[in-house]
Amino acid sequence: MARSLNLEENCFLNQYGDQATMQARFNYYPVCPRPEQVLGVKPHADGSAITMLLQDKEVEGLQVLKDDQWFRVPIIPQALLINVGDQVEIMSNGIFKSPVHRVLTNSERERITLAVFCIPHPDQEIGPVEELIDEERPRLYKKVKDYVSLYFQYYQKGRRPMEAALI
Ligand SMILES: O=C(O)CCC(=O)C(=O)O
Ligand SMILES: [Fe+2]
Repeated sequence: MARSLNLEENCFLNQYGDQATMQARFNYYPVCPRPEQVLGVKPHADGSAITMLLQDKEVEGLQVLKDDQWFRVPIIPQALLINVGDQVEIMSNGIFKSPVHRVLTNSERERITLAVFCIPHPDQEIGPVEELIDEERPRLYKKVKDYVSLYFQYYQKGRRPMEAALI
């Protein structure tokens, strides 16, 4: 990703620190008799830097928001879906976007997915790479530490966590 922006190769990775974590979460969505009324996961963007998602092999459900419309994410067998999280949006000064997504429920079939969240060490300060800040693209985000904690404080109040990092 850094290379695609003509940046020094490790400029994002260096911000993770030496003890970055990977947190795995299995998501289980039971059959739901009222899928039109119940979401599996409410709209959110991930608080990680990067998320790797192994989708259910057979049952779809994930949708991504783009231009105020929800788009289904198709299943590609054995493929990992790589999702940009808020912390990479911050590090890239908004060039890589952390998309809002949600999960629908299904009235006929249960669904299981595995999400692995790649997270910088909480003591590590992360912020926009200096090379991506200039007059045309001013700094959008502050430097923050332990973004995941900030994320959940905002999330629980129903607020968009990225507000915590916006200037
Ligand atoms: O289960 C899915 O398809 C996505 C889950 C998700 O968005 C998450 O765990 O953050
Ligand atoms: Fe997510």
